[in-house]
Amino acid sequence: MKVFTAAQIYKADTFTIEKQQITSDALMERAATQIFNWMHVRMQGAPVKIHLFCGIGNNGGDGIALARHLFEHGYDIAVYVVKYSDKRSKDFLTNLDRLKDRKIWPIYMDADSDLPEIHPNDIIVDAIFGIGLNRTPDAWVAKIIQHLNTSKAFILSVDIPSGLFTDSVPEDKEAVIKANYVLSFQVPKLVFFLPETGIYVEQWEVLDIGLDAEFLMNEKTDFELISKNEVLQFYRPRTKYSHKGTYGHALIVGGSYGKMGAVILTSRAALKAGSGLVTAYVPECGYAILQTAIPEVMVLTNGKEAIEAIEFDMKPTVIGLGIGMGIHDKTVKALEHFLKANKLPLVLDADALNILSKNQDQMDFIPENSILTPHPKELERLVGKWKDDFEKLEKVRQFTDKRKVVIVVKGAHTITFFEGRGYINTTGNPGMATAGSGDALTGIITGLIAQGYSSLQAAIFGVYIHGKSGDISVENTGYQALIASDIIEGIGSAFLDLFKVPEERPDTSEKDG
Ligand SMILES: NC(=O)C1=CN([C@@H]2O[C@H](COP(=O)(O)OP(=O)(O)OC[C@H]3O[C@@H](n4cnc5c(N)ncnc54)[C@H](OP(=O)(O)O)[C@@H]3O)[C@@H](O)[C@H]2O)[C@@H](O)CC1
Ligand SMILES: [K+]
Repeated sequence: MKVFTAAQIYKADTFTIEKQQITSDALMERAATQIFNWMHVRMQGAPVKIHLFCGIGNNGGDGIALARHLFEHGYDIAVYVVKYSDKRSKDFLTNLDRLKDRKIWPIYMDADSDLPEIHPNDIIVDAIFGIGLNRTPDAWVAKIIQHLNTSKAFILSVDIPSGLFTDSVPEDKEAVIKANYVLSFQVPKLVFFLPETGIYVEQWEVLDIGLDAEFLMNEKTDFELISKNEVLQFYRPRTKYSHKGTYGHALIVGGSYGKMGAVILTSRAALKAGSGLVTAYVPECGYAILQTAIPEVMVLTNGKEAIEAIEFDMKPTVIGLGIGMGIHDKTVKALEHFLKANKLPLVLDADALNILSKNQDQMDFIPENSILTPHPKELERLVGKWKDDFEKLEKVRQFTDKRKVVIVVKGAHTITFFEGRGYINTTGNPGMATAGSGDALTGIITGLIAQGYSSLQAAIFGVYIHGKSGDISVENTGYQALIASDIIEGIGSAFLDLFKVPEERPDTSEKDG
């Protein structure tokens, strides 16, 4: 699913109105009706107080139109108009008149108004600002927002939490609604998925308001959301007359005294992801450990307690490099020497990234289409410090463009970057913030490349499978007890899940995993 900017959404809006020969009011009515239906299905007429806080633009107009539907179905509502500007939109005014026709009189709020009492069991509909927000809300509006945030009532935001910009981070962190649920029109917004702004969105769902399908399909976007549908498109089935050689040979280079477990995790994950053969390349102290831990994996050694040279007499399909490798001087030299001679695409992780960050001149030797999988600290060393999430994404985009590599920016929503585009993952959970989770990911991605997936596909698919496996495993362990080995054990279930028929849903909208 594509992720549009605010400008693109306005473009889709205009295009749709022209092509479908409808009024903007009709589109607003669709939006309000969709939200009403969503609420009505869940509330079934329950006598819960619903406070609707509406702005004076089209987001407010959605709220006002929704109030009419709720009223007509007997819901107990209170409507507030937050008058932050005199420039009321046409469709807002039309809907306000319709409300007044039904003898519903909103409470107008300005800088001097008292804050209304809200009970924790009430429901708040937040329709103050939508994607039209273009500056920080005034202090008195921020006060209302804080009042709603501290009310403990369930907050349902229309389109986007009020105070959250669509394409940048908020300056005043207190002037943003913390939504329990966001019903977003047609497309999710990038800010839902970034660490600094995702905190305002507990759950989200997209509502289809019938924006022109052709426009949505043809419009190019900088970001795409990756769910099952997207990864299924490039899944490579196995064929009857294939053999283990068909599925490649992954070489996993890493390990040092005390960090051999990382290589076990990565090698195992590469096998579980389907690599035909896996060889681990470790220092001698890891030989018995590896051979005992995973009988399916072959082992090559170099150096005693750390790798001193990376040379081998075999032809791997792909090399995963850096896990648990350490940054011993001899290892640094070995990596430099190896990079200068190597032509194979690499999956670079952990200490390989740390070494490269310190020796930027060696970056020139990273082959095109290699994959880098840094965690936040490693990423900072790689691309430099950033002031906010948007600058981070820009720096990563520039780095991937310049080096022609794939970068996997790990996080709650891992984003894979390649050729100027970001692919946002939707699987995974907080239990996966655990030792060795990244080693497992490196193994999965390496294992997929071994089988012939392109670097970009392997990164996107690998991140998806890794997260899905974590989601399946956490059902049995809970967040705290989930460990990297559980994630690896779950890889098989994650693959099987790709082909499960989705459960029937009451609506057709997409949900956050
Ligand atoms: N996607 C779609 O196709 C559909 C979208 N729909 C809905 O429309 C929503 C977008 O509506 P919108 O363009 O009227 O903007 P909205 O967010 O209501 O803001 C209103 C105005 O406030 C102003 N303003 C900005 N910041 C400010 C500040 N800090 N303090 C004070 N004022 C500030 C600014 O005007 P300005 O003063 O800059 O001229 C802005 O124009 C969208 O989120 C969705 O809910 C649906 O109806 C149907 C189809
Ligand atoms: K809103």
